[in-house]
Amino acid sequence: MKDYDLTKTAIKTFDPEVQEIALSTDDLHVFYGSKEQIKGVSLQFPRYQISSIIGSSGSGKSTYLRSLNRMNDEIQIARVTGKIMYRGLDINQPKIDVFEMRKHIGMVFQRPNPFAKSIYDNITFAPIRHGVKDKKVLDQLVETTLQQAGLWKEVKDTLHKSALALSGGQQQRLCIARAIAMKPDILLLDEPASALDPISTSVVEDTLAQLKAHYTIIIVTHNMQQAARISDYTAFFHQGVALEYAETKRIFTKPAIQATDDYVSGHFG
Ligand SMILES: Nc1ncnc2c1ncn2[C@@H]1O[C@H](COP(=O)(O)OP(=O)(O)OP(=O)(O)O)[C@@H](O)[C@H]1O
Repeated sequence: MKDYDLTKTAIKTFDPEVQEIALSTDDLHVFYGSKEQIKGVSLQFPRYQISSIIGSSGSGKSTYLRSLNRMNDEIQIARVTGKIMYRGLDINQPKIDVFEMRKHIGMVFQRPNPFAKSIYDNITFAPIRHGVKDKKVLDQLVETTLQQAGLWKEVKDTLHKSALALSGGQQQRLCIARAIAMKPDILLLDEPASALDPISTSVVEDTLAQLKAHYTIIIVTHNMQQAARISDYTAFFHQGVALEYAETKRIFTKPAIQATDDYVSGHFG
């Protein structure tokens, strides 16, 4: 592996007067025990845009993404310092109600993980836990979220059948529907298509392109073509550092940092 200078970075910033920022991190560090795996990442994610995080295996993409809605809280040895700003609030403070915050910042994981329940129950599970009781409201929510996730036509007649009977691609779109049932502002997706075949991947990508109208999306992907296809902005991570962050087109055609250039052109390492 070439030795890249981790102090030389090119990070795009936005003027909040011109471009609303949905979420940002300021000098974010993540430690597992004594090992620092995210080393001071400051990024701004614009509202209603798709931002991708790319980088080689172990560069810290998932660790960073998981920090954004405090999923690293679940890992005992993990410690996160720095600010995560959402609506003027640092949500990395201990006093934050994480359960409440995750209503606004939802997450979809790499492997489709529907509950062993019906399609309908998968979507209504969290809203019911948060107090929604009216059957009509729940029915409408199921229809709207499945439509937004691009799954309604395929499952509208089998809503009360097990979600586990769906194909992998359908299960992943159900997980996206389940995440948006809480009407979050921001959707975090950790390699949502890596376990899917190319056709299902393409359907999920189309779904994300549609969702962009209503949600700010941050996606980790191993697949550079996918980042190039779907995202407006791309961040390149290397050894726990965001080395470059810019418009996706720029990252793939005229990157400012040598490591990014090597990575996107396949000459990395
Ligand atoms: N729960 C954990 N405990 C200890 N170390 C961890 C944990 N999770 C990740 N790490 C370490 O942190 C580093 C970054 O891992 P991370 O999964 O964030 O990278 P990544 O870029 O998402 O990799 P991949 O593309 O392979 O998923 C790696 O060295 C990994 O071994």
